[in-house]
Amino acid sequence: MSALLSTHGLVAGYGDMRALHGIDFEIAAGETVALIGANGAGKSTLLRSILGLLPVAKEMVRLDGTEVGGTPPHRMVRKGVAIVPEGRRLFSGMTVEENLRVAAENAAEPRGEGWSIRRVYDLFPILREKRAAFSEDLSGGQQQMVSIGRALLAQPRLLLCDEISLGLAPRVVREIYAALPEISRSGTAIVVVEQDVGLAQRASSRLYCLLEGRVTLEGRSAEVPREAISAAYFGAKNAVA
Ligand SMILES: Nc1ncnc2c1ncn2[C@@H]1O[C@H](COP(=O)(O)OP(=O)(O)OP(=O)(O)O)[C@@H](O)[C@H]1O
Repeated sequence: MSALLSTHGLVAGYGDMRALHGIDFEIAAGETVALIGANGAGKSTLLRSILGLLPVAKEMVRLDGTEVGGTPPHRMVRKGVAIVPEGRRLFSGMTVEENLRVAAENAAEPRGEGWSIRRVYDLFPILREKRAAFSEDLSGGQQQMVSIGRALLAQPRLLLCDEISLGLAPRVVREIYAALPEISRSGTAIVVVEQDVGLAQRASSRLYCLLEGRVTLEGRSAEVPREAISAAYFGAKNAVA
């Protein structure tokens, strides 16, 4: 596999607290990879490190084979890496369309077909109906759709999704996850951080499990046995036999 993005012995943390202890991770163009693990395992920290929100050494992150670790987030976005952050973080007091327009105005030049506001509305038709609604008046699922749309308008080659199902009803989660294949069809690679392991497995071709800042399992999502995931997720001593 030739990696679009890879990490190499990535270590990162907060002050003196080390949260990641040498992560080797890779994702190819157009691939969807899931990142699973318990609360505090380091999943969000890995996404933040990739995006340059946390200081990491240059050689620890490569994009297209070029060392980019520690590049500031705005430059990583220009290079084609976008995040759908945990908690959505939309601009309140702004409508759906205004939120999307801000993203479109700050975006890099689209490659090929590219993402437009119209294409985001085609992906999530409810947003077209709600285009004049203020973001704070939307349901959680609709807010999540705007957040994804906003990230897509940055024309990413790599989309980092941090717990996009959090707090949403199962039907809405299905609706949002149903959009991922459409996104990857355009060649965008997707990393999904997901608490729901079954959902993570179904949505991805490969997965990584993190435990206390280390990769404890890596494999093809459809082939990894449940017991192996359980052991990797909770630690061997707590594994379900
Ligand atoms: N801003 C921060 N300051 C200090 N420590 C942090 C900060 N954010 C996360 N941590 C710590 O880093 C470790 C990894 O946290 P991280 O948020 O990456 O885990 P996670 O796997 O994404 O879990 P969650 O599902 O809770 O988001 C945890 O020990 C956490 O307490």
